[in-house]
Amino acid sequence: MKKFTCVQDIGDLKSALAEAFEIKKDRFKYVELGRNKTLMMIFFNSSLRTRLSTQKAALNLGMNVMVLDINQGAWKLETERGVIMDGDKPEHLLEAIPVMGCYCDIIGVRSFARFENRDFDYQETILNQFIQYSGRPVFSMEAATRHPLQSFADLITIEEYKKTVRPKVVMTWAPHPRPLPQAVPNSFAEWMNATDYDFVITHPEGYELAPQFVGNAKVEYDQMKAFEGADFIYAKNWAAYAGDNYGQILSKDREWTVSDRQMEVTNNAFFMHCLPVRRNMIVTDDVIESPQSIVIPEAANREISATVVLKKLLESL
Ligand SMILES: CCC[C@H](NC(C)=O)C(=O)O
Ligand SMILES: NC(=O)OP(=O)(O)O
Repeated sequence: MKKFTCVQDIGDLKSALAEAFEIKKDRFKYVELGRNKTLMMIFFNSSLRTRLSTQKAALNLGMNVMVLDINQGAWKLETERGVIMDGDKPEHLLEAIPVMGCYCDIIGVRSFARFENRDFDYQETILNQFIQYSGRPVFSMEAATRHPLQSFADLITIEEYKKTVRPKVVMTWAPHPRPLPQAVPNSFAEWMNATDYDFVITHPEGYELAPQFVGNAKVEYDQMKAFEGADFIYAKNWAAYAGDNYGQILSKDREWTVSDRQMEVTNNAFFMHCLPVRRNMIVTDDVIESPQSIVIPEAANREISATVVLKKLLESL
């Protein structure tokens, strides 16, 4: 595996899950694989889980780790080609990227959608510049349109907790005070569509995700109907994608906040969220604190998904 940006990059999902459960039994099994290899983690945006779990994964594999927060300490970077750099950005990404590549063996990048230009975001301009110019294997730590480390951990979690072979998995939109990227829902949909689960997406009209991510998922605008008989509820907010509304908040309707009212019509469903979560906007205190909430085991599996991904990238060096 030369890069990890989407579900296709990891290859056969059953094999990837087998590797995950093998590593979960002994996460230090491959501690020699990364000896004298260096991971560089580059953050254009904040992080808790990705920052900690990916560092831990690298340590599980015996790697050295460097972390760079681009907007704290490094030079402000120009990302647009052709710009006359007479402003407040002393360095261009097109020099900074190959320089960073000199100091490491593998690069992880976090660079969220900016909501200034849909094409710029959906062409994954920043992530692809790292892939093209760093000279190193690159993996996404949440980019503009996907969050594959999260989605892989989500799949591991569902496989651990499912009570039937083909569970009903429902991804529901929920309100949020800020316009959040579509990366997490896009990526979750992409991974769920790669399984044989019964996958449903529910959101208010106007919040349709890009068709290439919705795939064959059933889209249901009636949240209560979508929740009927569900085995897993995956809640997330996202800003509008379609048309002139790109990056906009169209609704803050707290009827969509996941509460006991909706959970009662499910098949005693497990509640999932990638975190960080805004309580009593996305989900009520009672639901996220209930025995059916598996958000902490879900977050713990981020170490496992990252260890498998780094292992596969190291094996291809
Ligand atoms: C700016 C907020 C970023 C947030 N990240 C996660 C992991 O939820 C999101 O993708 O919505
Ligand atoms: N779920 C997730 O990626 O969390 P962070 O943004 O805290 O890394």
